[in-house]
Amino acid sequence: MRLVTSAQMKQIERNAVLAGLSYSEMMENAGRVAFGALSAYHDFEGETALVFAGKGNNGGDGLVLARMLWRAGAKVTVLLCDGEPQTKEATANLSLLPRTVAVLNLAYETQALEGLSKPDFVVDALYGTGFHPPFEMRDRQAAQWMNCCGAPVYALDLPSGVDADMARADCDAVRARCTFAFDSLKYAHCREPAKGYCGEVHCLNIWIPEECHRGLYWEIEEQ
Ligand SMILES: NC(=O)C1=CN([C@@H]2O[C@H](COP(=O)(O)OP(=O)(O)OC[C@H]3O[C@@H](n4cnc5c(N)ncnc54)[C@H](O)[C@@H]3O)[C@@H](O)[C@H]2O)[C@H](O)CC1
Ligand SMILES: [K+]
Repeated sequence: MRLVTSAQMKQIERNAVLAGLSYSEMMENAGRVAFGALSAYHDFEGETALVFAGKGNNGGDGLVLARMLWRAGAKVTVLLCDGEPQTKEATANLSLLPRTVAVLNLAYETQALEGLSKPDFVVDALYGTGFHPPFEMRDRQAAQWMNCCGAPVYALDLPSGVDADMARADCDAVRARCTFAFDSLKYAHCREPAKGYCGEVHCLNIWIPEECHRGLYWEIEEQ
């Protein structure tokens, strides 16, 4: 299994764009493969799902997944933990959500967490490779809620609160049942203390062509 830094992952994504795959297609693929992996654990029809989405592209992956969960019959609530998305692709995916998906913006609805009931499962799309500890207060509260709600948490790419490269973890980092890593493993999936927050790690192919990984130095991690 390939093991890359967050800078190498960004280079791989840039190579993918040069090879003809857009950022928006990569985000769609990430949401889609996470949906496929999650279907091994849940039926979706009639289930309640809470998707915690951050302001970056990890949040965008979560918005794609939210749309697919809704399409599969789940009752989906999206929590925008840091306000509106800040990237073009994530913004586009917010606008693609159907009206029957409830969207709560924690930047304005500051008491929203207190009114939430335990869902059947939680998707952690707060932060991925862009995060550097520590959490700010609102993110900390969201992560604490995920850790205390009693429902299984599925993390997209990384559990929020861990540093992809240094494998450090905020003390309130999300404790995932499963982490769906995209394209390649990052150091946080393999090194303590971050590894301890990941649960089962599944590395998923988001259809970045193989040649986009050439010329970069990466390690091989036994799985
Ligand atoms: N690039 C792509 O098209 C794809 C990326 N994928 C997914 O994207 C994330 C990485 O996304 P990015 O926007 O770079 O970062 P994050 O979403 O993790 O974080 C957003 C943003 O937050 C800022 N930040 C960092 N630390 C803190 C902090 N302590 N408090 C507040 N804010 C913080 C920082 O500026 C970040 O930019 C990757 O993991 C994938 O999930 C897709 O897989 C496919 C395409
Ligand atoms: K995450």
